[in-house]
Amino acid sequence: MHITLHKSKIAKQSSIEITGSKSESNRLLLLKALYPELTLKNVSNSDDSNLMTTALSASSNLIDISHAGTAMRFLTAYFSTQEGRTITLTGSQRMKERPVQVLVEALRELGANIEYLENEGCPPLKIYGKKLNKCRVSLKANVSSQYISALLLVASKLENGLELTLEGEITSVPYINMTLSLLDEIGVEASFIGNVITVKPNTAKLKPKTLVVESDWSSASYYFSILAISPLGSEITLSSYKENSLQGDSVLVDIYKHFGIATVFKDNKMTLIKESSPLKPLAVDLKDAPDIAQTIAVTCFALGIACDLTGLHTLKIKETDRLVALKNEIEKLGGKVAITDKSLHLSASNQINDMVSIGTYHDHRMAMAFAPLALKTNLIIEDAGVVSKSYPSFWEDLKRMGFEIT
Ligand SMILES: O=C(O)C1=C[C@@H](OP(=O)(O)O)[C@@H](O)[C@H](O)C1
Ligand SMILES: C=C(OP(=O)(O)O)C(=O)O
Repeated sequence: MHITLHKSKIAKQSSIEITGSKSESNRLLLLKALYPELTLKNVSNSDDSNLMTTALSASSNLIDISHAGTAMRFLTAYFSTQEGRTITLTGSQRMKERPVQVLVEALRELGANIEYLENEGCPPLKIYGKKLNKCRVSLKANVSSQYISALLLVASKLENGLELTLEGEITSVPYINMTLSLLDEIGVEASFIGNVITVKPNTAKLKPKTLVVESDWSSASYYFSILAISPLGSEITLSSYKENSLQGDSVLVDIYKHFGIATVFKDNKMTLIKESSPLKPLAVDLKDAPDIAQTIAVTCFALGIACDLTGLHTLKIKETDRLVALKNEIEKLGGKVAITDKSLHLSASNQINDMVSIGTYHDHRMAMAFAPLALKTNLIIEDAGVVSKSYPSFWEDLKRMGFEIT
């Protein structure tokens, strides 16, 4: 389904409710499968979290995880440890191109029995669940932090826990810290010292605990972008967010100060306020927050500001090659973009072409990142339903705040 976003103005004040973080939800859903004593609230309503829930309770031996990268990686570790179960874990065409070799090799080192069913290094996988008898492993840490989180999530159920040595530069560190914080919250002991992470085994039942998932900061990024392009004095209130978040994308608060956005936290909500319009070029390293790269690039394009985004080496193996996708679509709109395999440079320009049809490449973040441009021009978003991967009510929420969408 293609949709047209007509050039729109937003209400001066709006309130939006986004459900829980997809990253936190997918971790906690797995932990709840290991520790049923946990109760979860404000779980993400995203396709990726729904797929995770379904997979964890499936009785079938064939599990299709579609486009959900975290679910694929986390479930590979989970099913490797489920003694006596044999599972085929597959996904979308793109998922079959997203590498899992670093994780599979680490699990095999620990004793897992996993086979590649099509191409070496990628899903689909056949996993013969068994007791993993080793507790020490090293793995490359610069490809995806999801491999590390996957191992940490099952670690406390291994007989002797886990000692994980991270080799090389560590990418997306806040996501690893999020995993460790959630383990800590439920009472599993772990430490991260230098490049070694240790998780203690836990055979005891946990104390029953209710965890309320904080809402999703990556989804909030589109409102930071909308406001950066909106008139002075505009405000958007988002619930339920905390100033001290476990989510690395909360760095948005600092980054969007650059565009004149102030963020005020009160009563579990945050209000974004457009206070000024500084139009200076932006340079930012996003190795800790890769999912907001598309949002920021489009904000800069909309404002006619140049930007240098670095630390983007993981973007090539996400839902699509996001560097190429960004370059293609911004250039259709009249912008000038140069990319390497880990950075993006956008030149300053004042031109935005009208009625361009934006390709979304099966990538929810392509659709959502380009939507704020409707405050400047008419545009078409192709295959707009892709947003359900992380934020199913995105288009309804934009309509509620004044976007004209047909
Ligand atoms: O652990 C997680 O929940 C995630 C980690 C990041 O992936 P990488 O570590 O592969 O960059 C991020 O891009 C992804 O959307 C979610
Ligand atoms: C990269 C993402 O997700 P995943 O890797 O879980 O598919 C994302 O949501 O931007």
